[in-house]
Amino acid sequence: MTVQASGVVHDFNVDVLVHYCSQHVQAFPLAPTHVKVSQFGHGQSNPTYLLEVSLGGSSVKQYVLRKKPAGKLLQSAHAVEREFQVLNALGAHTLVPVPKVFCLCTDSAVIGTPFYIMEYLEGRIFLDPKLPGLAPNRRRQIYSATAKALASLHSADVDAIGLGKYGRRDNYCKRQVDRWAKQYLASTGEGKSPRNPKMLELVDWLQQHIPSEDSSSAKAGLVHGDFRIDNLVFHPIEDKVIGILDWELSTLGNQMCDVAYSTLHYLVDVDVDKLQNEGIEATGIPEGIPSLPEYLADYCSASGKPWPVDEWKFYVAFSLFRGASICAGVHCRWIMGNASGGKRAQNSGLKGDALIGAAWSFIEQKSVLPQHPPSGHRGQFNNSEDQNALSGGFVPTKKVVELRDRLMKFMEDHIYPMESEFNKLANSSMRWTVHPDEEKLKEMAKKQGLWNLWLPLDSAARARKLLFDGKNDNKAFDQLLGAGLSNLEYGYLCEVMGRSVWAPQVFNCGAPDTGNMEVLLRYGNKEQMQEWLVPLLEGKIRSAFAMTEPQVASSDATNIECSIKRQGDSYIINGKKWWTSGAMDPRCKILIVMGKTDLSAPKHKQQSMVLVDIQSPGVQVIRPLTVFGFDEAPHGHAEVHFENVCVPAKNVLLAEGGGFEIAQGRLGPGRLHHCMRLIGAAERGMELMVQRALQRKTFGKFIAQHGSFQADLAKCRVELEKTRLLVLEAADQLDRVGNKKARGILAMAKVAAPNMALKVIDMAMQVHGGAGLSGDTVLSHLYATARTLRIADGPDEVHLGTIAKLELQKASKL
Ligand SMILES: Cc1cc2nc3c(=O)[nH]c(=O)nc-3n(C[C@H](O)[C@H](O)[C@H](O)COP(=O)(O)OP(=O)(O)OC[C@H]3O[C@@H](n4cnc5c(N)ncnc54)[C@H](O)[C@@H]3O)c2cc1C
Repeated sequence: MTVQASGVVHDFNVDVLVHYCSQHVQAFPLAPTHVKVSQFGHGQSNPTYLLEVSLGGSSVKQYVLRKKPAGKLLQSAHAVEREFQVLNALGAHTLVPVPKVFCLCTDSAVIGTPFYIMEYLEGRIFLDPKLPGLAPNRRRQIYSATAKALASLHSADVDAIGLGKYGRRDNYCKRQVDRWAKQYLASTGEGKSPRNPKMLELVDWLQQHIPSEDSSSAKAGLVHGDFRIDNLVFHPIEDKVIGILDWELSTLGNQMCDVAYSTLHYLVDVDVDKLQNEGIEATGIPEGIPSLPEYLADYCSASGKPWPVDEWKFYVAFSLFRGASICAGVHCRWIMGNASGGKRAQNSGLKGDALIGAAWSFIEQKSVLPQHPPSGHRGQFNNSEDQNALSGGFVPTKKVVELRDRLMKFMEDHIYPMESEFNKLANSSMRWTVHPDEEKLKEMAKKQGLWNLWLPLDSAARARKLLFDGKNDNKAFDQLLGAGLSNLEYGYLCEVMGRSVWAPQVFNCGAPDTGNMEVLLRYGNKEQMQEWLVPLLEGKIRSAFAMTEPQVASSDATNIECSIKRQGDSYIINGKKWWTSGAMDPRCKILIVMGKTDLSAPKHKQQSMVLVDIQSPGVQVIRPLTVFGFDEAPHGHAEVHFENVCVPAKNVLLAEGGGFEIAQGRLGPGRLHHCMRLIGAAERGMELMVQRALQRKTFGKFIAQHGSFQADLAKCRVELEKTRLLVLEAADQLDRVGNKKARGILAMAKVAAPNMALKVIDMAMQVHGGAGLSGDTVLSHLYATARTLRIADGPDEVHLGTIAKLELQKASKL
């Protein structure tokens, strides 16, 4: 027998191996004439070899050997025994495509470490997920087959095939985060791979965002642990998977981790040989390869799993984190001289850091997945939630529906019954005091988790990061950080709050506080957040935003004249503001004041925003303004004068000259909240209109039976539904592409919503006759509020100007 080694030189005795195989591998040639052993270069973890055994003539049998690496190993890593167990079970009892296994050798005396022998699959392995050299339709099929292969392994009934005890099922992510965090610490530090502090922050973030579904074992199943396209063998000609390889990290647990991991190449270039780190979403998805949502929809459709929109950010961040920890392990072994994989292992230190960076960029994104699977995939879903998907593009998720139900019940039980009571106080001589029941309702809303729902997930993460360096084990503070909703999700809830002018503040979701809190979250520093944001989030204080001035046309913010002059360590403020909403409220403690700090700077850099304690000497609240006679007590829209008001220089937000930038940033979500509330106000109008029409008779018929009413009612519904879709689309775009790119649709929503609400409420008032104009129904108040929103947050004409400008820009690019 001749023995030939090729590739990386291996460290075992081939004769001994052949002897062992001839005894333990079924049909292994007893007297081979020639044996060739070559190591697969791809993959660094468990060294893998091709065994080519000649029988004489042209007859060659091929096998694959997989062994543990030599040297000292990290705890529980490289368990080839487990790989054998899972391959054996799947091969024997399921149609999951895996190579057939022949034997497991746990006796290290044979080749130095345990190993197993499996079938060599003749086929294609695509090392590059971009699938170069393939036609677009083949690429599409390869990706579709990949999604199906993953779904098939996830469908394995582990109890039925003897893998019921292959791992613990519950709390998979929780345990994985701990495990890989420990591995990372063990692989890094002095004399090992350098330790990256952002990785430690990432561990904290992950620990705080583990999806609730993770704690249950009911949804757990077989997890591959390293499911990537280059671990699949495709049929030599057909685009189907014939083998899933590399089961080293397989166990039982949360299968969404596999799914997220299989999509990482969309975000990062996982190839350790390349310095480039961007994934195909950034570099360009090659023709034919589906977008990430399309691939994901293929998987969900094949596995029957729901669309994972709510938890996707966690799963991807987790996968990047785990990849980073694995890279650190490989790099550490390379430093210590016992990693296979050569140059790739050397590079893996840098790659690990890139993965950590990518995880943070991903976490900081507003929205990471569309609310629903792409069209064309929706009809394939068959659970009850997805039945809804058939009925429209915007359907709230289960989480949102559950919150909305609770919110509606709260409105029925506590808000509507209190409206006349709150109105009574607001029209009495005690009008500028807060009704004690309002504070009680706030506590109740907080306890029910209906608090700060406006707060987007990414802003909550920023608050945790800045206030607690990302490490927050303060449960009480965490409860202040909303429900982790996107702007779109909040839209469904904000609409409900808009049905009563008294509701938003009960849930700490009222203007201008939400906009002001958003400013502090986005532009405030740690000290400013601690002093003002925390009590605002708690609902202990309220705030106001002072930009508009009586003497200048303030819809053009560059006209603002209020002077903010630097004097040593202070700023001195002089100016007159009006329409400062909320400044009359006895709970109002902080004003965000916009003024000019540098008249010689470029037009949009002259303005700054400073935080002013309302108690500061020189701040004079002059009077409440009224809207059609409503003074909105105890909230109020105040005229406020500033006379030599001195505030510490550290009160400037962002930086001197940053005022315009903040104003732009503040208005995106805040404006949309107004639109969402207007949809709710219009719905309330519709409801009251219909009730009245069904109860009251004129000329022998109920109003509802008159044809003219029916036509008006129908037109109101058409307007309302059109506008709701526009507002939801604006919210979705805000989540997906951010304030700036969504400015066109935001402007459209801002114009459409108050005009629609005015039309609907006007019709409702008409149907109510004289009562509609009185204070006996909520309609006149809702109407007055809706009318302000054709001017407040910018007049219609300014928004129409934005829409027209974008339209003309588009045309000029044609
Ligand atoms: C109820 C209410 C609450 C408010 N709350 C606040 C608050 O909390 N803080 C704050 O700072 N401000 C607040 N405002 C003020 C509001 O933002 C301003 O009224 C608004 O920006 C318009 O400014 P202005 O009143 O100076 O009108 P102007 O700028 O004088 O504009 C008057 C009119 O000019 C026309 N116009 C303006 N620009 C154009 C254009 N490009 N093309 C064609 N026509 C145009 C429009 O018809 C517009 O209505 C509030 C206003 C109201 C009514």
